[in-house]
Amino acid sequence: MRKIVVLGSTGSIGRQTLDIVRAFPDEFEVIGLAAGTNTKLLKEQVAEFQPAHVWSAAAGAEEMVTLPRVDQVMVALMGSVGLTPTLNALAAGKQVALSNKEPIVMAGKLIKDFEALYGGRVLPVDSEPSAIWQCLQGEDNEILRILITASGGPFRTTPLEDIENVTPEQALRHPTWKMGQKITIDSATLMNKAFEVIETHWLFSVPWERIEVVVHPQSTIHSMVEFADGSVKAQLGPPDMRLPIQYALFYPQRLPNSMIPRLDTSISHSLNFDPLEPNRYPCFSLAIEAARKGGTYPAVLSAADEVAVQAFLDGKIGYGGIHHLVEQTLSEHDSLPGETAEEVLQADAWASARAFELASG
Ligand SMILES: NC(=O)C1=CN([C@@H]2O[C@H](COP(=O)(O)OP(=O)(O)OC[C@H]3O[C@@H](n4cnc5c(N)ncnc54)[C@H](OP(=O)(O)O)[C@@H]3O)[C@@H](O)[C@H]2O)C=CC1
Ligand SMILES: CC(=O)[C@@H](O)[C@H](O)COP(=O)(O)O
Ligand SMILES: [Mn+2]
Repeated sequence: MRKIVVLGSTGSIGRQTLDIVRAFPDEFEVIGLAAGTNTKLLKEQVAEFQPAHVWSAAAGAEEMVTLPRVDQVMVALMGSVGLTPTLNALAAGKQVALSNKEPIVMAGKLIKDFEALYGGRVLPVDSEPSAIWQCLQGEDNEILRILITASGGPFRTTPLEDIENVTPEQALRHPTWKMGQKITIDSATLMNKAFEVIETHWLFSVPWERIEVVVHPQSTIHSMVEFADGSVKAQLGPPDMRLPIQYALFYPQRLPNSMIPRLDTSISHSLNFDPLEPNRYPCFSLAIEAARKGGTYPAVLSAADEVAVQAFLDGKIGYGGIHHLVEQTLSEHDSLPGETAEEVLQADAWASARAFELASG
Protein backbone atom coordinates (compact mmCIF):
# COMPACT_ATOMS: atom_id res chain seq x y z
CA MET A 1 0.00 0.00 0.00
CA ARG A 2 1.35 3.39 -0.99
CA LYS A 3 0.36 5.92 1.66
CA ILE A 4 -0.21 9.07 -0.34
CA VAL A 5 -0.98 12.74 0.23
CA VAL A 6 -2.35 14.76 -2.69
CA LEU A 7 -1.84 18.52 -2.56
CA GLY A 8 -4.07 20.35 -5.04
CA SER A 9 -6.51 17.44 -5.24
CA THR A 10 -9.28 19.54 -6.80
CA GLY A 11 -7.19 20.73 -9.75
CA SER A 12 -6.53 19.20 -13.14
CA ILE A 13 -3.52 17.11 -12.01
CA GLY A 14 -5.01 16.42 -8.58
CA ARG A 15 -8.21 14.99 -10.09
CA GLN A 16 -6.23 12.85 -12.55
CA THR A 17 -4.04 11.61 -9.68
CA LEU A 18 -7.18 10.45 -7.91
CA ASP A 19 -8.23 8.71 -11.16
CA ILE A 20 -5.06 6.62 -10.85
CA VAL A 21 -5.76 5.93 -7.17
CA ARG A 22 -9.29 4.87 -8.15
CA ALA A 23 -7.92 2.52 -10.82
CA PHE A 24 -5.68 0.74 -8.25
CA PRO A 25 -7.73 0.68 -5.04
CA ASP A 26 -5.55 -2.03 -3.44
CA GLU A 27 -2.33 -0.09 -4.06
CA PHE A 28 -3.07 3.22 -2.33
CA GLU A 29 -4.22 4.57 0.98
CA VAL A 30 -5.04 8.27 0.79
CA ILE A 31 -3.69 9.81 4.00
CA GLY A 32 -4.33 13.43 3.15
CA LEU A 33 -5.92 15.80 0.67
CA ALA A 34 -5.40 19.54 0.35
CA ALA A 35 -6.98 22.11 -1.94
CA GLY A 36 -7.74 25.81 -2.20
CA THR A 37 -11.24 27.19 -2.60
CA ASN A 38 -13.16 24.34 -4.24
CA THR A 39 -14.59 23.00 -0.98
CA LYS A 40 -17.52 21.30 -2.75
CA LEU A 41 -15.26 18.97 -4.73
CA LEU A 42 -12.91 18.53 -1.77
CA LYS A 43 -15.85 17.33 0.35
CA GLU A 44 -16.82 14.81 -2.34
CA GLN A 45 -13.22 13.55 -2.47
CA VAL A 46 -13.11 13.26 1.32
CA ALA A 47 -16.33 11.21 1.28
CA GLU A 48 -14.88 8.89 -1.36
CA PHE A 49 -11.28 8.45 -0.15
CA GLN A 50 -11.75 8.95 3.62
CA PRO A 51 -8.37 10.61 4.28
CA ALA A 52 -7.39 11.15 7.92
CA HIS A 53 -6.10 14.67 7.12
CA VAL A 54 -7.74 17.40 5.04
CA TRP A 55 -6.77 20.99 4.46
CA SER A 56 -8.46 23.62 2.34
CA ALA A 57 -5.45 25.96 2.42
CA ALA A 58 -1.79 25.34 1.75
CA ALA A 59 -0.62 26.22 5.28
CA GLY A 60 -1.75 22.97 6.93
CA ALA A 61 -0.50 20.99 3.98
CA GLU A 62 3.04 22.03 4.84
CA GLU A 63 2.87 19.82 7.96
CA MET A 64 0.71 17.04 6.54
CA VAL A 65 3.46 16.05 4.08
CA THR A 66 5.87 15.25 6.93
CA LEU A 67 3.61 12.76 8.79
CA PRO A 68 5.63 9.59 9.49
CA ARG A 69 3.10 7.27 7.86
CA VAL A 70 3.19 9.12 4.52
CA ASP A 71 5.33 7.54 1.75
CA GLN A 72 4.41 9.57 -1.32
CA VAL A 73 3.37 13.17 -1.81
CA MET A 74 1.82 14.38 -5.05
CA VAL A 75 2.43 18.13 -5.27
CA ALA A 76 -0.19 19.34 -7.75
CA LEU A 77 -0.61 22.83 -6.36
CA MET A 78 -0.46 25.77 -8.73
CA GLY A 79 2.34 28.34 -8.37
CA SER A 80 4.79 29.27 -5.63
CA VAL A 81 2.57 27.97 -2.81
CA GLY A 82 4.01 24.52 -3.56
CA LEU A 83 7.59 25.40 -2.61
CA THR A 84 7.44 25.01 1.19
CA PRO A 85 5.48 21.71 1.17
CA THR A 86 7.88 20.34 -1.46
CA LEU A 87 10.92 21.22 0.65
CA ASN A 88 9.24 19.92 3.83
CA ALA A 89 8.35 16.61 2.17
CA LEU A 90 11.90 16.16 0.89
CA ALA A 91 13.33 17.11 4.29
CA ALA A 92 11.15 14.35 5.77
CA GLY A 93 12.58 11.86 3.25
CA LYS A 94 9.39 11.39 1.21
CA GLN A 95 8.97 10.49 -2.44
CA VAL A 96 7.67 13.66 -4.05
CA ALA A 97 5.80 13.32 -7.33
CA LEU A 98 6.29 16.90 -8.48
CA SER A 99 3.83 18.20 -11.01
CA ASN A 100 3.97 21.73 -9.62
CA LYS A 101 6.79 23.19 -11.73
CA GLU A 102 7.04 26.68 -10.21
CA PRO A 103 8.97 25.46 -7.11
CA ILE A 104 11.69 24.00 -9.38
CA VAL A 105 11.82 27.25 -11.34
CA MET A 106 12.12 29.26 -8.13
CA ALA A 107 14.56 27.02 -6.29
CA GLY A 108 15.81 24.17 -8.47
CA LYS A 109 19.19 23.92 -6.79
CA LEU A 110 17.70 24.01 -3.31
CA ILE A 111 15.27 21.21 -4.18
CA LYS A 112 18.11 19.05 -5.51
CA ASP A 113 20.21 19.87 -2.43
CA PHE A 114 17.33 18.80 -0.13
CA GLU A 115 16.99 15.57 -2.10
CA ALA A 116 20.68 14.80 -1.64
CA LEU A 117 20.77 15.87 2.02
CA TYR A 118 17.68 14.14 3.40
CA GLY A 119 17.12 11.10 1.18
CA GLY A 120 13.76 12.23 -0.23
CA ARG A 121 13.28 11.90 -3.95
CA VAL A 122 11.75 14.05 -6.67
CA LEU A 123 9.78 12.08 -9.26
CA PRO A 124 9.00 14.19 -12.35
CA VAL A 125 5.34 14.40 -13.40
CA ASP A 126 5.28 17.22 -15.98
CA SER A 127 4.96 15.35 -19.31
CA GLU A 128 8.25 16.60 -20.84
CA PRO A 129 10.51 15.92 -17.83
CA SER A 130 8.70 12.57 -17.47
CA ALA A 131 9.46 11.79 -21.13
CA ILE A 132 13.13 12.68 -20.61
CA TRP A 133 13.25 10.58 -17.45
CA GLN A 134 11.73 7.64 -19.34
CA CYS A 135 14.23 8.05 -22.22
CA LEU A 136 17.11 8.05 -19.72
CA GLN A 137 16.17 4.74 -18.09
CA GLY A 138 19.07 2.30 -18.36
CA GLU A 139 21.32 4.95 -19.93
CA ASP A 140 24.67 5.82 -18.47
CA ASN A 141 25.84 7.67 -21.57
CA GLU A 142 26.65 11.28 -22.21
CA ILE A 143 23.65 13.36 -23.23
CA LEU A 144 24.40 15.40 -26.32
CA ARG A 145 21.09 17.26 -26.44
CA ILE A 146 17.71 17.27 -24.80
CA LEU A 147 14.93 18.21 -27.24
CA ILE A 148 11.87 19.47 -25.41
CA THR A 149 8.76 19.54 -27.56
CA ALA A 150 6.35 22.51 -27.51
CA SER A 151 2.87 22.52 -29.04
CA GLY A 152 3.36 26.20 -29.90
CA GLY A 153 0.07 27.02 -28.16
CA PRO A 154 -3.05 28.56 -29.69
CA PHE A 155 -1.15 31.41 -31.40
CA ARG A 156 1.41 29.34 -33.29
CA THR A 157 0.14 30.57 -36.65
CA THR A 158 -1.65 33.81 -35.63
CA PRO A 159 -0.31 36.87 -37.53
CA LEU A 160 2.27 38.50 -35.23
CA GLU A 161 0.50 41.88 -35.28
CA ASP A 162 -2.70 40.30 -33.88
CA ILE A 163 -1.13 38.52 -30.89
CA GLU A 164 -0.80 41.53 -28.54
CA ASN A 165 -4.57 41.86 -28.28
CA VAL A 166 -5.85 38.30 -28.05
CA THR A 167 -8.46 37.62 -25.34
CA PRO A 168 -8.27 35.28 -22.34
CA GLU A 169 -10.90 33.11 -24.01
CA GLN A 170 -8.67 32.69 -27.09
CA ALA A 171 -5.56 32.11 -25.00
CA LEU A 172 -7.32 29.43 -22.93
CA ARG A 173 -8.04 27.35 -26.06
CA HIS A 174 -5.01 25.05 -25.92
CA PRO A 175 -4.65 23.02 -29.11
CA THR A 176 -3.83 19.64 -27.52
CA TRP A 177 -4.01 19.57 -23.69
CA LYS A 178 -6.80 20.21 -21.18
CA MET A 179 -5.17 21.82 -18.12
CA GLY A 180 -5.64 24.44 -15.40
CA GLN A 181 -5.90 28.09 -16.46
CA LYS A 182 -2.46 29.31 -15.37
CA ILE A 183 -0.45 26.66 -17.21
CA THR A 184 -2.70 27.05 -20.26
CA ILE A 185 -1.80 30.75 -20.53
CA ASP A 186 1.88 29.88 -19.88
CA SER A 187 1.68 27.44 -22.79
CA ALA A 188 0.37 30.20 -25.06
CA THR A 189 3.25 32.55 -24.15
CA LEU A 190 5.78 29.69 -24.06
CA MET A 191 6.64 30.65 -20.48
CA ASN A 192 5.64 27.05 -19.77
CA LYS A 193 8.32 25.78 -22.15
CA ALA A 194 10.96 27.99 -20.56
CA PHE A 195 9.89 26.58 -17.18
CA GLU A 196 10.40 23.08 -18.61
CA VAL A 197 13.91 23.99 -19.79
CA ILE A 198 14.60 25.10 -16.20
CA GLU A 199 13.07 21.89 -14.79
CA THR A 200 15.23 19.83 -17.15
CA HIS A 201 18.40 21.69 -16.21
CA TRP A 202 17.90 20.99 -12.50
CA LEU A 203 16.22 17.59 -12.53
CA PHE A 204 18.71 15.94 -14.89
CA SER A 205 21.79 18.16 -14.35
CA VAL A 206 21.97 19.06 -18.03
CA PRO A 207 23.87 22.26 -19.01
CA TRP A 208 21.68 25.03 -20.45
CA GLU A 209 23.37 24.93 -23.86
CA ARG A 210 22.43 21.27 -24.31
CA ILE A 211 18.69 21.89 -23.91
CA GLU A 212 16.71 22.89 -27.00
CA VAL A 213 13.04 23.45 -27.69
CA VAL A 214 11.39 22.24 -30.87
CA VAL A 215 7.84 23.11 -31.91
CA HIS A 216 5.83 19.92 -32.39
CA PRO A 217 2.16 20.87 -32.85
CA GLN A 218 0.70 17.39 -32.29
CA SER A 219 2.05 16.90 -28.71
CA THR A 220 2.50 13.19 -29.46
CA ILE A 221 6.24 13.18 -28.80
CA HIS A 222 6.63 14.46 -25.25
CA SER A 223 10.39 15.06 -25.51
CA MET A 224 13.57 13.46 -26.85
CA VAL A 225 17.14 12.75 -25.77
CA GLU A 226 20.03 12.69 -28.22
CA PHE A 227 23.14 10.72 -27.26
CA ALA A 228 26.77 11.05 -28.35
CA ASP A 229 26.40 8.60 -31.25
CA GLY A 230 23.54 10.67 -32.72
CA SER A 231 20.81 8.25 -31.65
CA VAL A 232 17.64 10.04 -30.53
CA LYS A 233 15.25 8.42 -28.06
CA ALA A 234 11.71 9.78 -27.80
CA GLN A 235 8.73 9.06 -25.59
CA LEU A 236 5.33 9.13 -27.32
CA GLY A 237 1.72 8.87 -26.27
CA PRO A 238 -1.64 10.62 -26.63
CA PRO A 239 -1.77 13.92 -24.68
CA ASP A 240 -3.08 12.55 -21.38
CA MET A 241 -1.41 13.34 -18.05
CA ARG A 242 -2.59 10.15 -16.37
CA LEU A 243 0.32 8.28 -17.96
CA PRO A 244 3.14 10.44 -16.49
CA ILE A 245 1.25 10.63 -13.18
CA GLN A 246 0.98 6.84 -13.01
CA TYR A 247 4.62 6.42 -14.09
CA ALA A 248 5.78 8.63 -11.20
CA LEU A 249 3.53 6.93 -8.63
CA PHE A 250 4.53 3.37 -9.57
CA TYR A 251 8.12 4.01 -10.72
CA PRO A 252 9.88 1.86 -11.89
CA GLN A 253 6.86 -0.39 -12.61
CA ARG A 254 4.68 0.04 -15.70
CA LEU A 255 1.19 -1.26 -14.99
CA PRO A 256 -1.66 -1.71 -17.49
CA ASN A 257 -4.50 0.78 -17.03
CA SER A 258 -7.39 0.70 -19.52
CA MET A 259 -8.29 4.27 -18.52
CA ILE A 260 -5.17 5.61 -20.25
CA PRO A 261 -5.70 6.01 -24.01
CA ARG A 262 -3.35 4.16 -26.35
CA LEU A 263 -1.64 5.64 -29.39
CA ASP A 264 -4.04 4.87 -32.25
CA THR A 265 -1.92 3.55 -35.11
CA SER A 266 -4.96 2.66 -37.23
CA ILE A 267 -5.24 6.29 -38.29
CA SER A 268 -2.72 8.51 -40.03
CA HIS A 269 -0.51 10.65 -37.73
CA SER A 270 1.77 13.51 -38.68
CA LEU A 271 4.77 14.30 -36.51
CA ASN A 272 5.97 17.79 -37.46
CA PHE A 273 8.96 19.70 -36.11
CA ASP A 274 9.37 23.45 -36.54
CA PRO A 275 11.94 25.84 -35.13
CA LEU A 276 10.80 28.15 -32.34
CA GLU A 277 10.12 31.74 -33.52
CA PRO A 278 11.59 34.01 -30.79
CA ASN A 279 9.55 37.09 -31.87
CA ARG A 280 6.31 35.24 -31.44
CA TYR A 281 7.11 34.25 -27.86
CA PRO A 282 9.04 37.05 -26.07
CA CYS A 283 8.46 35.43 -22.66
CA PHE A 284 10.61 32.48 -23.66
CA SER A 285 13.98 34.24 -24.03
CA LEU A 286 13.19 36.56 -21.11
CA ALA A 287 12.68 33.53 -18.87
CA ILE A 288 15.78 31.68 -20.06
CA GLU A 289 17.89 34.78 -19.47
CA ALA A 290 16.55 35.10 -15.90
CA ALA A 291 17.19 31.40 -15.26
CA ARG A 292 20.76 31.58 -16.50
CA LYS A 293 21.46 34.67 -14.38
CA GLY A 294 20.44 32.61 -11.35
CA GLY A 295 20.28 34.01 -7.80
CA THR A 296 16.73 35.04 -7.01
CA TYR A 297 15.92 36.07 -10.60
CA PRO A 298 14.12 32.77 -11.33
CA ALA A 299 11.93 33.22 -8.22
CA VAL A 300 11.08 36.74 -9.39
CA LEU A 301 10.36 35.43 -12.88
CA SER A 302 7.92 32.88 -11.53
CA ALA A 303 6.17 35.26 -9.13
CA ALA A 304 5.83 38.06 -11.70
CA ASP A 305 4.45 35.62 -14.24
CA GLU A 306 1.91 34.26 -11.75
CA VAL A 307 0.65 37.79 -11.06
CA ALA A 308 0.74 38.77 -14.76
CA VAL A 309 -1.26 35.73 -15.87
CA GLN A 310 -3.91 36.38 -13.22
CA ALA A 311 -4.03 40.08 -14.19
CA PHE A 312 -4.55 39.08 -17.83
CA LEU A 313 -7.32 36.62 -16.89
CA ASP A 314 -8.94 39.35 -14.76
CA GLY A 315 -8.87 41.82 -17.66
CA LYS A 316 -6.43 44.19 -15.87
CA ILE A 317 -3.74 43.90 -18.55
CA GLY A 318 -3.68 42.78 -22.18
CA TYR A 319 -1.94 39.65 -23.45
CA GLY A 320 1.11 41.67 -24.53
CA GLY A 321 1.22 43.08 -20.99
CA ILE A 322 2.25 39.69 -19.55
CA HIS A 323 5.68 39.93 -21.10
CA HIS A 324 6.11 43.62 -20.23
CA LEU A 325 5.08 43.12 -16.61
CA VAL A 326 7.51 40.23 -16.10
CA GLU A 327 10.34 42.13 -17.82
CA GLN A 328 9.75 45.27 -15.74
CA THR A 329 9.65 43.35 -12.45
CA LEU A 330 12.86 41.49 -13.31
CA SER A 331 14.60 44.71 -14.28
CA GLU A 332 13.84 46.28 -10.87
CA HIS A 333 15.10 43.32 -8.87
CA ASP A 334 18.30 43.33 -6.77
CA SER A 335 19.18 39.67 -6.75
CA LEU A 336 20.18 37.71 -3.64
CA PRO A 337 22.22 34.49 -3.88
CA GLY A 338 18.97 32.49 -3.54
CA GLU A 339 20.66 29.68 -1.66
CA THR A 340 18.13 29.44 1.16
CA ALA A 341 14.36 29.01 1.20
CA GLU A 342 14.08 32.28 3.13
CA GLU A 343 15.83 34.27 0.37
CA VAL A 344 13.74 32.62 -2.33
CA LEU A 345 10.49 33.29 -0.46
CA GLN A 346 11.56 36.88 0.23
CA ALA A 347 12.17 37.43 -3.51
CA ASP A 348 8.84 35.77 -4.29
CA ALA A 349 6.99 38.08 -1.90
CA TRP A 350 8.76 41.18 -3.24
CA ALA A 351 8.07 40.28 -6.88
CA SER A 352 4.42 39.39 -6.26
CA ALA A 353 3.83 42.74 -4.56
CA ARG A 354 5.74 44.74 -7.19
CA ALA A 355 4.10 42.98 -10.14
CA PHE A 356 0.69 43.49 -8.53
CA GLU A 357 1.41 47.23 -8.16
CA LEU A 358 2.52 47.45 -11.80
CA ALA A 359 -0.57 45.55 -12.98
CA SER A 360 -2.85 47.81 -10.94
CA GLY A 361 -1.21 51.07 -11.89
N1 LIG B 1 -2.67 20.39 -15.82
C1 LIG B 1 -1.70 19.79 -16.44
O1 LIG B 1 -1.94 19.00 -17.36
C2 LIG B 1 -0.29 20.02 -16.03
C3 LIG B 1 0.04 20.80 -14.92
N2 LIG B 1 1.33 20.96 -14.54
C4 LIG B 1 1.64 21.77 -13.36
O2 LIG B 1 0.96 21.21 -12.24
C5 LIG B 1 0.54 22.24 -11.34
C6 LIG B 1 -0.96 22.15 -11.18
O3 LIG B 1 -1.56 22.45 -12.43
P1 LIG B 1 -3.12 22.26 -12.69
O4 LIG B 1 -3.57 21.01 -12.04
O5 LIG B 1 -3.32 22.47 -14.12
O6 LIG B 1 -3.70 23.51 -11.89
P2 LIG B 1 -5.19 23.76 -11.40
O7 LIG B 1 -5.37 25.24 -11.35
O8 LIG B 1 -6.15 22.95 -12.18
O9 LIG B 1 -5.17 23.18 -9.91
C7 LIG B 1 -4.42 23.78 -8.90
C8 LIG B 1 -4.71 23.11 -7.58
O10 LIG B 1 -4.02 23.80 -6.55
C9 LIG B 1 -4.95 24.27 -5.57
N3 LIG B 1 -4.47 25.55 -5.07
C10 LIG B 1 -4.18 26.65 -5.79
N4 LIG B 1 -3.76 27.64 -4.97
C11 LIG B 1 -3.80 27.13 -3.71
C12 LIG B 1 -3.50 27.64 -2.41
N5 LIG B 1 -3.09 28.90 -2.24
N6 LIG B 1 -3.64 26.82 -1.36
C13 LIG B 1 -4.07 25.55 -1.52
N7 LIG B 1 -4.37 25.01 -2.70
C14 LIG B 1 -4.24 25.80 -3.78
C15 LIG B 1 -6.26 24.39 -6.30
O11 LIG B 1 -7.33 24.35 -5.36
P3 LIG B 1 -8.81 24.91 -5.68
O12 LIG B 1 -9.10 24.60 -7.10
O13 LIG B 1 -9.63 24.14 -4.70
O14 LIG B 1 -8.77 26.37 -5.39
C16 LIG B 1 -6.19 23.15 -7.17
O15 LIG B 1 -6.49 22.00 -6.42
C17 LIG B 1 1.03 23.56 -11.96
O16 LIG B 1 2.26 23.91 -11.40
C18 LIG B 1 1.19 23.22 -13.45
O17 LIG B 1 2.15 24.02 -14.07
C19 LIG B 1 2.36 20.35 -15.20
C20 LIG B 1 2.10 19.59 -16.31
C21 LIG B 1 0.76 19.38 -16.81
C1 LIG C 1 0.79 18.51 -20.26
C2 LIG C 1 2.04 19.24 -20.03
O1 LIG C 1 3.03 18.69 -19.63
C3 LIG C 1 2.08 20.68 -20.33
O2 LIG C 1 3.14 21.32 -19.66
C4 LIG C 1 2.25 20.79 -21.81
O3 LIG C 1 3.61 20.75 -22.05
C5 LIG C 1 1.66 22.02 -22.36
O4 LIG C 1 1.88 22.07 -23.72
P1 LIG C 1 2.82 23.11 -24.44
O5 LIG C 1 3.49 23.94 -23.39
O6 LIG C 1 3.76 22.29 -25.24
O7 LIG C 1 1.87 23.92 -25.27
MN1 LIG D 1 4.67 20.04 -19.69
